[in-house]
Amino acid sequence: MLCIVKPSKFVGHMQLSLHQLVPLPLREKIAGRSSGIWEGDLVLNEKDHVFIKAPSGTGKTTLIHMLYGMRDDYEGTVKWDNLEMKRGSAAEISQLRTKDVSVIFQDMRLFPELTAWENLDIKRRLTNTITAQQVTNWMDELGVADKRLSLARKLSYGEQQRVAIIRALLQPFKWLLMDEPFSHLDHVNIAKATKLISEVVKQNNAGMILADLDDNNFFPYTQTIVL
Ligand SMILES: Nc1ncnc2c1ncn2[C@@H]1O[C@H](COP(=O)(O)OP(=O)(O)OP(=O)(O)O)[C@@H](O)[C@H]1O
Repeated sequence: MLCIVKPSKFVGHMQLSLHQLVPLPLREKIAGRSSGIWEGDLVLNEKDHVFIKAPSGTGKTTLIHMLYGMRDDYEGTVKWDNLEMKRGSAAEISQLRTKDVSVIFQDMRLFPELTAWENLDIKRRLTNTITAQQVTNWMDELGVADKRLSLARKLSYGEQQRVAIIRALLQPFKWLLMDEPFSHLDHVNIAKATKLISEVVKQNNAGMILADLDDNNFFPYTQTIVL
């Protein structure tokens, strides 16, 4: 199948600017609390490796969903270069998600009735920038090759998480967003996953934002921000 993908509208560096963000459901909780993100101004530059330390309930997942354009119940602005997420058209946000920003969700969000392979191949075919052989290699690398034909709903959480990690790497991106990406993995699998992610982030010349509950050394962060 011939797949034509429009080039990214963002050329070169891609900045993320956050201005005076207040998620409406969290308004009272945030008030009077110091935060490196809520109610402030922040600019992140491409290739930054940002760790967002977010104690449970402080809005980590809310923030990731805002950055990815999945919710707009907030005051303030989220801008990827000149694209303000609340004002972007469906086509612009779709392009952003296909070419510029990829994500590993906390709750994985695989299609439960598709196999592990189908979950990956659907994503791979959207841009056709990664070969099927490469997907097989990555499944092997993260120890889920034997689960290729298993339905996603029958995988353990750790297996689902590894499939979700691979899925996020099957497109070009300038930023990779990660919401507690290793919460179901042991240290051996975390080491394999961080190695793979680091390699692909480097190949893409991309930045990363990882949000998690506690301090960690998963990646060499260029900055840590407390939510
Ligand atoms: N749409 C919503 N309506 C009402 N409250 C919400 C909504 N979305 C999130 N919240 C509340 O905002 C707070 C932060 O939610 P969020 O899912 O962002 O937490 P989190 O920081 O990722 O926490 P955890 O680490 O426990 O997953 C929670 O108290 C949650 O109940």
